[in-house]
Amino acid sequence: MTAGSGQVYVVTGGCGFLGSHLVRMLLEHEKNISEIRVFDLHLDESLRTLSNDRVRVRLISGDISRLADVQEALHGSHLVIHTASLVDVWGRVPASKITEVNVTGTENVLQACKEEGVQYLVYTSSMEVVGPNIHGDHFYRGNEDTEYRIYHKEPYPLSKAKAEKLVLEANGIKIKGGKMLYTCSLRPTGIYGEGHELMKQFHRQGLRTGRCVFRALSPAIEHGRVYVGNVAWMHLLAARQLQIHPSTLGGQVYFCYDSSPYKSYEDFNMEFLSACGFKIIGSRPLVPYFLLYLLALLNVLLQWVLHGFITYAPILNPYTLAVASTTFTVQTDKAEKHFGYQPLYAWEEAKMRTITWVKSLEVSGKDLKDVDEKSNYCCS
Ligand SMILES: NC(=O)C1=CN([C@@H]2O[C@H](COP(=O)(O)OP(=O)(O)OC[C@H]3O[C@@H](n4cnc5c(N)ncnc54)[C@H](O)[C@@H]3O)[C@@H](O)[C@H]2O)C=CC1
Ligand SMILES: C[C@@H](CO)CCC[C@@H](C)[C@H]1CC[C@H]2[C@@H]3[C@H](O)CC4=CC(=O)CC[C@]4(C)[C@H]3CC[C@]12C
Repeated sequence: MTAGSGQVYVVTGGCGFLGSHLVRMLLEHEKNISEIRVFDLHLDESLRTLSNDRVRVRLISGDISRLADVQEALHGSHLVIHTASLVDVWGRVPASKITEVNVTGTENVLQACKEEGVQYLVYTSSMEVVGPNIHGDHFYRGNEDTEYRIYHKEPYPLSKAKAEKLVLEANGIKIKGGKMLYTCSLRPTGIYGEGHELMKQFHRQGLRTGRCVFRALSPAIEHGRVYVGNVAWMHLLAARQLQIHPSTLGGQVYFCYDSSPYKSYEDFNMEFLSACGFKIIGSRPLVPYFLLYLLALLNVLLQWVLHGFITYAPILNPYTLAVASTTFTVQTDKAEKHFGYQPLYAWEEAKMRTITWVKSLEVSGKDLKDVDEKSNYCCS
């Protein structure tokens, strides 16, 4: 197939952690496309070099919260994978900004699909549209039909839930040209893998404490995690099958899952950090929960006091502590039944790829040596 004869896919947020893996996945495994439009507010020019003689990778700088930008990006396209989002549970950006990008941005994508006659939309939602809630209700090996006390107060999960509702309600609406729009929503659990910004923070934090991770969470609390390559693969398959079986996938939600083990958030991270000489201290939490909660509250107070001077947004706050301390794992085969999804990467390969990347942080971080020397390894 020569470039130009295939379909045009748009990936919003295509320069992000998941988005960039998705672009590479489409290039490698999707033979029906001739152009991938990478729509993002912050362009990663390295993606432009991925173009080949079959597929053109076209970077489009734009703001999802501006309808005109979205309309221009979608003009003449066939399908949209909408991953652009402000992923913030730390108070880095105002709630209004999160709503503007995640909700209004999604409204703009839907409006543009309608006006530009784009028939297919795959939305990247999140486990957060379900939970865990801050009441400590565990979601243990649940699926898309599991009853759960959903309770949203935080801007991010609220915005993802509202956006997903808009996407699902738009399934079947009439679009330009008299056709119908078909939509589906994918809900990843905690995504890990090459390029995960949060892992970089945990790695750097651990270097400062002599490659020691001081256990703060109960090892009994399981947190679902899914490898970024498998999330990208599920998006590709959903996009492909939504076109072939729109009545099956249209209006449906699917958890993103693979064979990553069910572990506490800290123990899961140690699957990778231990390969860099990190050690977790303590077989159970080293400090009582109430002290952790007080520390989280102190972080909120400091964020408030420093607001306007600096953006103080530490990993630990009452919300992230509540989420981290509540089991949320999925066990489902809905994606397999509906569109033949099987993880592309087994756990061992996902683990090896992630470890290789974490190890590269050790090589690339020029200040790591200083941190190591200053921290005097506590766990030799
Ligand atoms: N990271 C995780 O553990 C999980 C992420 N998700 C979802 O996956 C998707 C991707 O998340 P990540 O890759 O982790 O985040 P990310 O922050 O790495 O990527 C998001 C991308 O969206 C872009 N973006 C932000 N605001 C924009 C705007 N106004 N206009 C255009 N582009 C804009 C950013 O520049 C970035 O490239 C998001 O929808 C997120 O809600 C869902 C479950 C878990
Ligand atoms: C108490 C700390 C001691 O080490 C550990 C704190 C871990 C938290 C920062 C993370 C625990 C669970 C994570 C969230 C979860 O994976 C669900 C998510 C889905 C998304 O769509 C975005 C990210 C996140 C909210 C994720 C954020 C980080 C945690 C709260």
